[in-house]
Amino acid sequence: MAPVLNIVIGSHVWVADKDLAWIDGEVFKIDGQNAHVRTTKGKTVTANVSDIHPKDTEAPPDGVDDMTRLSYLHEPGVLDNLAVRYAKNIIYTYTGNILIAINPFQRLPNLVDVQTMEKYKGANLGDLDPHVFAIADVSYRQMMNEGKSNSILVSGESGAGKTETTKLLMRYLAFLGGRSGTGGRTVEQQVLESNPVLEAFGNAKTVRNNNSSRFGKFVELQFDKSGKISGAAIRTYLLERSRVCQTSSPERNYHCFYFLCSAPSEDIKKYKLGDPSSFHYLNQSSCIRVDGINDAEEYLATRNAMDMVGITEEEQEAIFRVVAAVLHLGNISFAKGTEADSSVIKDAKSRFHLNTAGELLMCDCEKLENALIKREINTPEGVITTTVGPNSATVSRDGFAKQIYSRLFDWLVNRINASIGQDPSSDKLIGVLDIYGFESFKTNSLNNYASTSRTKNSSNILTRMYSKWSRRSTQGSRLTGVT
Ligand SMILES: Nc1ncnc2c1ncn2[C@@H]1O[C@H](COP(=O)(O)OP(=O)(O)OP(=O)(O)O)[C@@H](O)[C@H]1O
Repeated sequence: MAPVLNIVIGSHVWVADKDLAWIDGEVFKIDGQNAHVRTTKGKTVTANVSDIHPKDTEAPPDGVDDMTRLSYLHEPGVLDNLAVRYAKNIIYTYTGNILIAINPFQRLPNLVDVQTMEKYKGANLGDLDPHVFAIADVSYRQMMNEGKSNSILVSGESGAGKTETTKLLMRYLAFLGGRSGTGGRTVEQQVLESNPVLEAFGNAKTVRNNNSSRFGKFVELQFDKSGKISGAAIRTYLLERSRVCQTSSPERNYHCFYFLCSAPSEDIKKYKLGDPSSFHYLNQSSCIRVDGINDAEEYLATRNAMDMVGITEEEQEAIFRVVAAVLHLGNISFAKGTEADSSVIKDAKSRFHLNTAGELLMCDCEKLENALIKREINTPEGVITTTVGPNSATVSRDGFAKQIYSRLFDWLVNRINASIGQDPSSDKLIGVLDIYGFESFKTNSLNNYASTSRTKNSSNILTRMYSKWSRRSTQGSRLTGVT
C-alpha cells in the first residue's frame, strides 16, 4: 500500500490493531513520521504515517453493496464495509462483477429459497441486492445470448464456504435449465447427489473445517440449444494424496476410513476391521471422532448415495475392499533382514495385515510382499531385483497405499460421470470451478507444496483481477467470480 501523505491533525484514520486487525480513530498529534491517534475504543496509539489509512467519514452506515463505490479501496475500508453488512446478516457484496461471499456459519433459508431464485431470474447484475444467484443468472444469460461457454470461479481459503457456494450455484443453474431425466432423475439431481460420495472419499476434518474438500473440482453443466441441461461432467484434480498416510492432530484422514470402521458388524467382520485407533494411518492423530459427524450413520448414507448415483452393490463391495486394504497396508511393519539392505515382515501381526490386504485386493500375498521389500531396476542387461531396508520398504508401502487410494478416487469420479451421462452434441456449458483452500502443514510434502502453490497462484491471479476490475468500469466484462 502506498504511503498516505495527506494525514493531518484531525484526520479520521484506520490504524493496525493486533486483535481487531484495524481500528478507527482521530489523529491528535504528528511528530515527524509518527502520528498519534486516539481510537474510538479509547486507546492512544502511535503509528508511522505510512502505515495508517484515511477513513471515509461519509460512508453510509449500512455499508455499500458494491465496493467499487467506496471512497478508499484499502484493506480496512473493505473489511469494515463487509463487517458492517455481515452484522446485518448480509453475506454478499459486489466488487464490480465479482461477488464476495462471507460464510454465515448458519442456514439462512430465506436467502436461498425458490422465491429468491424466481426474483433473480433475468434480473440485471446490480438491479437487486448482491447474490450468488445473480452471478449464476448473468453467466447463464451470457451463455444463451452469445452462444459461448462461461465459467464461474469460486475461490477462498479453507472453510470460507466455497463448496456451499458451489452447491448454491449448481442449484440455481438447475433451476434455470432443469428438465426431467431418464428414470425420473435429472442430470442436475445426479450431480448434486454425487456430492456425498465425493465428500466421503475426498473430504476430511482439518484445523479449519470439519468437512474440508481435499481436492479441486470443476463441474461442467452442458446445455442444449433451448438452454436445458443436457449432460454434466465432474472433473477433479490435485487430491491431497499425502493425507492417506500422514495425518496429525487435530486433523483426520479421509472420512471414508472412519465411516467404514463404524460399519455394521457383518461388514467389519468381512473386512477384518476394528477400532480406527488400531490403524497406523488413522492413529497418528489423536482426533478419531468429530462432533457433528456420526460415522456409522454416514457409512449408511454414503452407501445410499452410491445407490442413487448408480454404483452397483458389487462395485460398492469392491470400493470398500480397497479402503479396508489401505488401512491394513498401513499396519504392515518391517524389520531388518539378515543381509545388508534387506527387510522382512516384522511379526505375526504385520503378516496378518499383509495377508488381509492381499486378500482384499485379490492379489497374490507373496507377490505383494515382494513388491514391498524388493525393488526391480531396469538395466541394459535386463531387470535386476534387489532387496531394500525397512525404511525403503515403508516408503514403498505408503507409496502403494497413496497410489491405490487416488486411483480409487479417480475411478469413482469416472463412474459417477458415466452414470450422469454427457451430451456429445452440446456446444455450450457453464463450468463451476471450486478451488480448494490452501493452508500450511506441520510437515509439508511435495504434494502439499504442489497443491498449495497452484492454489496460491490462482488466488493471486484472482486478487490481481479484483484490483484491476475495481479500478475500471466493469461494464462489458465477461468474467464472473465468487470468493
Ligand atoms: N452459505 C452457507 N450457508 C450456511 N453455512 C455455510 C455456508 N457456507 C459455508 N457454511 C458452513 O461453513 C462450513 C465450511 O464451508 P465449506 O465446506 O463450503 O468451505 P470450503 O471453502 O469449501 O472449505 P475447504 O476449502 O476446506 O473445503 C460448511 O460446512 C457450513 O457449515
